Amino acid sequence: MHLEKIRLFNFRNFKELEADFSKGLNIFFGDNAQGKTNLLEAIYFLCNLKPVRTNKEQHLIFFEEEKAYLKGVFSTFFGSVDREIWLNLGDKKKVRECGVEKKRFSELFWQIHAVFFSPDDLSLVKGKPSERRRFLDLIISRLRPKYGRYLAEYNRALFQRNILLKQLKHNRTLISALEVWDEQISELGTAILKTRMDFLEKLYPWVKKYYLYFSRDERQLELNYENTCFTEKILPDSFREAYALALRKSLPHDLESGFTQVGPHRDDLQFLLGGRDLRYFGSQGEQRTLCLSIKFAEMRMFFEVTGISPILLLDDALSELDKYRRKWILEENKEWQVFVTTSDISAIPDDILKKGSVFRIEAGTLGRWF
Ligand SMILES: Nc1ncnc2c1ncn2[C@@H]1O[C@H](COP(=O)(O)OP(=O)(O)OP(=O)(O)O)[C@@H](O)[C@H]1O
Repeated sequence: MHLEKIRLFNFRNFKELEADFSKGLNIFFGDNAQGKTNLLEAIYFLCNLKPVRTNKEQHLIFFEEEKAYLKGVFSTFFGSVDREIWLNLGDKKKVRECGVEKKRFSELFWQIHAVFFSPDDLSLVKGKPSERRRFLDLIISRLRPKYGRYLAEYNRALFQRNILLKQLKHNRTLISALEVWDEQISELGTAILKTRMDFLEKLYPWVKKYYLYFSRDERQLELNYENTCFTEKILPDSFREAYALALRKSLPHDLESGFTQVGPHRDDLQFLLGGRDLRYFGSQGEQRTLCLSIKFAEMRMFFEVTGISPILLLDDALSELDKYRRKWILEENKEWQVFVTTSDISAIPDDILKKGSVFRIEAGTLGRWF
């Protein structure tokens, strides 16, 4: 799968843009603040329907404008797929694929996926637990279509339970109504937990392998799922029972706070290097290498499960790597479509430059360099 063409209108600092890309390596270079990251974000948004640097989609619309439009034409195993997105201030985005409006993420063509890495963005490791859950939920929804449904239903039931908890603060006669939500939540929550843990078990060997490759650090890297429902190791068959028990135990706190304190919406990921938690004790370099390794593991997992390589977006990441690893990313991964940004074109050897398409970005305009 690769992105053949892009068309943008009023997206970030691009008033209008149209470009054709190469199947392999594409390099965007230019001075600071010209639009290199914005263009990667446009590609990411087209693929994953989420912005990279903000939670607010309105931020993607050109300053002072009300609408933005993006179109991507993807070449896939099943032929050409075009995806269009309309953003409107004060309204929900509209998405169309091959001319048909799509209401849900799960209805979109599953092969299209992008992985973004920027050395400045360490939120996956350093950020709030919600950032790590967001990462897990996005990739798992892509690979296991049922997971998106579990999540949506879980969030609906959780929302209702939380409303009820707030009402119970003033009126305890409604307490029996909790049962129905607890029943649903423990069933859906168990499905989410099992899927996440199973996914992490498969992701972990790749993260470990890439971490060793990029860092050459021989210390043991561990990836643990921090579960708010039960901490001791229990068999998956007992998850549901343990989950229901955890909900019952946490009821006094839930009633006090008006919020459900346990469940996948509160869980986290833990990364240990030589027994120390990298979220709190890792150096910037270790955290960066871990992020990069997780992103490569994500690429690899997607490939293992679907047989399709996602699009790799590397924002100013080359300076982080020595020449062998740089060469490995840019040259040896022939099955990936890669978009790379750099403000220093001389960091890329001539022989590699010649193999890719090189574009210069200047004040929101894109020109083909060669
Ligand atoms: N919604 C928007 N409308 C118009 N311009 C925007 C919008 N959002 C961001 N910008 C502008 O886009 C410009 C380019 O940003 P971008 O992050 O893409 O630069 P860059 O080329 O990656 O720079 P650097 O090399 O410094 O990372 C910035 O000056 C920013 O203010």
